[in-house]
Amino acid sequence: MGEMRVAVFGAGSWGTTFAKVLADAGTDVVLWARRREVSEAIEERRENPDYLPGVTLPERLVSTSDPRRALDGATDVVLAVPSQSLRHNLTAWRGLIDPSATLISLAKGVELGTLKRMSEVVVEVMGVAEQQVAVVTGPNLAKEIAAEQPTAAVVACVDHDRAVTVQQACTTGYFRPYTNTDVIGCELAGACKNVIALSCGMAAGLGFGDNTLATLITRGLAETARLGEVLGADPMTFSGLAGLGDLVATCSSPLSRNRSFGARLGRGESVAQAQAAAQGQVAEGVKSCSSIRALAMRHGVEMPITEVVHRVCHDGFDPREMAGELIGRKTKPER
Ligand SMILES: NC(=O)C1=CN([C@@H]2O[C@H](COP(=O)(O)OP(=O)(O)OC[C@H]3O[C@@H](n4cnc5c(N)ncnc54)[C@H](O)[C@@H]3O)[C@@H](O)[C@H]2O)C=CC1
Ligand SMILES: O=C(CO)COP(=O)(O)O
Repeated sequence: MGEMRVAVFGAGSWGTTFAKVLADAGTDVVLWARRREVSEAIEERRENPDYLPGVTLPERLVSTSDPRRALDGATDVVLAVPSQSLRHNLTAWRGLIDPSATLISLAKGVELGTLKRMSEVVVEVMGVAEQQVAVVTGPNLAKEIAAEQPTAAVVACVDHDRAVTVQQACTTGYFRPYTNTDVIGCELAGACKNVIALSCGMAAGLGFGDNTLATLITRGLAETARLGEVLGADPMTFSGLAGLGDLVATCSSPLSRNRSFGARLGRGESVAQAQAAAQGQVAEGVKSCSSIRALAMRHGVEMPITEVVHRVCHDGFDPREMAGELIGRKTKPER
């Protein structure tokens, strides 16, 4: 097998951090930034001032805003743009990508309208087999990883050998990826936890403490696993790093954009105010709550927390009504 050369598309918080992980793992990596001033700052100052100020990026990490240059000789393409723009972006880059390249999605969301997971979008746009598409997920708050704090992650691919190749390319002293062949479960868990994190943020913003947080995390995992079951996921995935791991990290951390967005709503800000405060950084759950809700409705799955988050984000529902709405539901067995 030849040398690996990875192109990372999207120089936001996670794309930049994951490119650093790859470079620190000894893998050749080129980071594509949409804006030229970002790629120039990375090349000249070894820093992405917009997304990771103060973090020195390794010399091995090359950056460009020219997709053709980024994809020249790329054996692997990492997609680190927001879920809802992935289809549009990938369609533009498609003709420049080697047809045998491994496509690796970092995005955590479900596409509005089509209700597809990101790897399904990649398969459709690229016209490749699902064996060629991998997903990286887990409890991976970018800022902590950029600071080289230890964490585990998951590389999911239905082709185990391909997952191992990607795993090897991103294993460092601070980043420990495991492989998993349950792509459906890993992706669903990653998308759903953003919605549950919004609810946890709302609860925190309303002044509720740790019992409420634990209730939302646990019941959030229950509704995620219910959806996963009907869509063919392995139930064990939900108690692993992509499931419980990512859910706990995102729901508890002030670094989470989704949790922070929810907290603003809980404190009484409008969706527009919370969006303005996010300064262009993506809180995927705000859109994915609608696509996940639609997916659940299509399959007759009850997802009450997702339903309430959707109503707060899109139907003007007051977060102060959230507790009454959820606690007041018909009593029932835990399982
Ligand atoms: N930040 C984190 O800690 C983690 C994020 N993720 C996921 O990774 C994905 C990317 O997130 P971040 O890097 O954090 O987001 P971000 O908001 O920090 O950056 C997004 C990047 O995509 C670019 N972008 C935005 N809209 C675009 C468009 N229409 N066309 C082309 N480029 C566009 C931005 O310029 C930026 O470079 C999301 O799905 C997120 O859920 C996953 C794990 C950790
Ligand atoms: O996915 C993440 C951690 O694993 C990042 O969460 P946020 O997008 O809410 O910041």
